[in-house]
Amino acid sequence: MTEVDRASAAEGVPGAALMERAGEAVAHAALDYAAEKIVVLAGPGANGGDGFVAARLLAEANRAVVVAVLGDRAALRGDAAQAAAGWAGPTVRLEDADFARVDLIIDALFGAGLSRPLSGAAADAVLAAQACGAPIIAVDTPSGLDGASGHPIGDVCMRADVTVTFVRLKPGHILLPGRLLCGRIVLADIGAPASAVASVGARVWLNRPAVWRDAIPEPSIAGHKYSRGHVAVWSGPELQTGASRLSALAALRAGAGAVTLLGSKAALKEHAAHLTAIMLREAEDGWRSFLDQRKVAAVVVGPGASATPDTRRALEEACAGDRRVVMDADVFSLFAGDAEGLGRLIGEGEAVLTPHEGEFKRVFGEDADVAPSKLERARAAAARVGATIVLKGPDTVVASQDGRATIADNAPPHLATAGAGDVLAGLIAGLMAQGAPVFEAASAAVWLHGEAANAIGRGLIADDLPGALPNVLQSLASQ
Ligand SMILES: NC(=O)C1=CN([C@@H]2O[C@H](COP(=O)(O)OP(=O)(O)OC[C@H]3O[C@@H](n4cnc5c(N)ncnc54)[C@H](OP(=O)(O)O)[C@@H]3O)[C@@H](O)[C@H]2O)[C@@H](O)CC1
Ligand SMILES: [K+]
Repeated sequence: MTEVDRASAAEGVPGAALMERAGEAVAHAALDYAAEKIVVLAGPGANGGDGFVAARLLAEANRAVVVAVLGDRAALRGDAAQAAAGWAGPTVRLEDADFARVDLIIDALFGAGLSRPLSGAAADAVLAAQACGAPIIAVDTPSGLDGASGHPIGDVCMRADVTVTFVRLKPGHILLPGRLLCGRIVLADIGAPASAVASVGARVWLNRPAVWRDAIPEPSIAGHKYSRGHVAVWSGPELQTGASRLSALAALRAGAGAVTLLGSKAALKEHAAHLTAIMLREAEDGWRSFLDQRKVAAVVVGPGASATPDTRRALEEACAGDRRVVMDADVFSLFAGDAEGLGRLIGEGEAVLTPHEGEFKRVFGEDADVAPSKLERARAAAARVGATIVLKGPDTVVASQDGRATIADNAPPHLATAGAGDVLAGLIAGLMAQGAPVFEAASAAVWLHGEAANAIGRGLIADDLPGALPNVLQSLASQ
């Protein structure tokens, strides 16, 4: 955002103009509340400046506004000093802020410039504001929240009802726990020129169809089942076949032309009792020749597979050819603490790893805790093994080894259920088999998975997900 501000100024939109519009957006959100008495908590930087502008506009709208300032008002610099100069109403020291009978609090203490944990008067004010029970509107970010990581920087952090942010969302607005600390998010256009925003070259996006839809191939009328891509799924052993079956069904629903499950005869008998459109093939002796001869475009290894030598061999054979590989579940047990080994196996091939947090830590070890941001952990891991990482959770991050990333916010809580991850692995493979590039296929699959869960609603079990995909795909196509 600092870069955007600089580029905007170079294009003739000065910081003061951006700050005026930012303050307007905050005042606008405040006017949604039937609030008589409003306290604005103003910090020492531009976040405080936005607060002073909002205070002026709210007073003009006949609200009783008091600005409580952290530190010396005379020490404000630049645009913030100018905004403060425009405020002629009552001002108190932050220490003296009175939260009794306050109807609304505007938190303009710290935003993008937060550089250390809250302490002293700032921390006390946040705790008192929180305790008084009035609704809270945060300017840009709830004070104490790191906008890059979505984690509070210290022990004290505001929890807002509404957060008004500007120009673009920050990762911390979507990543947990940030999303919960922000409350409802309002993204305001404050007049930064589109070219100034584009000049920054951001490589992280909220996971929405606009990011990936042009990269997902439309089925061709002249196509046939094998031109739509053949997916192979490595089956789990007897009495552990459910997970791989879910992956296979999802791959077919995603639009793969053909899907084959390969495993032992005993396992295939279980599959046969459930499946019709999915092909079954015995693989007592590995699956390398099948993968090569049948021109398999994408494979899934891991769901229900068990961390056995057979699974390792299946994975090695999958990685040996020119095909895309989705690795899930038991693959991460096989490579516990051995990210380098996994990276060597992937080599120059195209792979997607779909760990949840526990599996991620298992493979990437204690390094995983060094960087607190889920986004940066996923990006670092992707670069380390040379693959796309889908780090699952309520805020699933898809990170490519080239630095691009998406963050999802559309998964409902009831998607956290046994087997949902197996469906996701199959969805990714189904899209990749049709030729979608790996990062886009993974991002699209995550979004579709969330939408399918939303369409089902409460009571969802993973078995429902593949069957919910046609409606989701259909409505995406007609958007
Ligand atoms: N394009 C946009 O999006 C636009 C954004 N705008 C707004 O600008 C905001 C960013 O402004 P900003 O860079 O001045 O930083 P801000 O958050 O005010 O804080 C910096 C000050 O706080 C201090 N400080 C830090 N941590 C502290 C602590 N724990 N305890 C005590 N002090 C602490 C820090 O001191 P220092 O670290 O230098 O010692 C410095 O003095 C952004 O969030 C948005 O609201 C709009 O106005 C215009 C367009
Ligand atoms: K703030």
